[in-house]
Amino acid sequence: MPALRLDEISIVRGATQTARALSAEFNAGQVYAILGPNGTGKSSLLKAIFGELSLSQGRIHYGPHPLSMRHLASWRQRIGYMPQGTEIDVSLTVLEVVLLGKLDALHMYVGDELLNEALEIMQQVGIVDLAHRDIQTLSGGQRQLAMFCQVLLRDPAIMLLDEPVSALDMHHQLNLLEQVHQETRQRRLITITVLHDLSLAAQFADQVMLLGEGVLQASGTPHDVLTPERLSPLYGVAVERLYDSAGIPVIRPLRQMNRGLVN
Ligand SMILES: Nc1ncnc2c1ncn2[C@@H]1O[C@H](COP(=O)(O)OP(=O)(O)OP(=O)(O)O)[C@@H](O)[C@H]1O
Repeated sequence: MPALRLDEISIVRGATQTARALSAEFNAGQVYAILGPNGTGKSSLLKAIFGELSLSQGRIHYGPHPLSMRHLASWRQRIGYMPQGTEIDVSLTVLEVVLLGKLDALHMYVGDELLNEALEIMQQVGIVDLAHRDIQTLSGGQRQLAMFCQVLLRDPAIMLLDEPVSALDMHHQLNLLEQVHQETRQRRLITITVLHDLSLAAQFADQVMLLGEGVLQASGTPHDVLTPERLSPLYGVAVERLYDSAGIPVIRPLRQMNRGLVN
């Protein structure tokens, strides 16, 4: 299976350089979590891989195929991208929104096979009972689940998920990330997800990449990368690393009891 490679990529947005000569390789069957403080360039990185932001320097390849703006449609055919914001301005049912995952393959009608596939995925994700609701009437978490179904229906080779569980309760967070993990393994996907919850990243990611001001600070297994020595200066808080009953690290930010009230 081809790998996705970033070679010395730089991204500039307005006056901010959000990636600086960043190189990385992503392999099939692996879940990669992009981590780092707010505004450090995580979403910009996903947008660049999706071809939504152009590079000021460097190259991106999927196997032998380069990302080029001239062949953006064929580049994007391989990708299922779930952006951070899931607001939708048009009045569509949840089922219709999910079916849009197959937009490039849809004809004038939707066959039974595709319809059943969409409904099965919605069943798996736990939103089949919402199929005929208007997407605009859903809660933020329900919309996030609908957008995830759309990505799965797309059957992508590369899954890009930008904070996919930010609006979800514990049950749905675990359910979604479990499916991300399973689909990645079974279908040999390259999965790159932005997460803020470092403990969830430690539970579900094979590899983590820690970004700080557009620079890759560290990458490797959660166990190797998510150390208090690295995290405390990067996030500007004291951090303790505990372990759950399965031996997986739990990252706990510590209150500074003597600091008093912060304005
Ligand atoms: N449209 C834009 N125009 C100019 N600058 C932008 C734009 N969007 C983002 N930026 C800047 O680029 C930098 C990186 O933003 P980005 O959204 O990639 O960060 P992030 O790590 O995903 O942040 P968060 O964790 O808060 O979602 C930030 O400093 C942000 O202010």
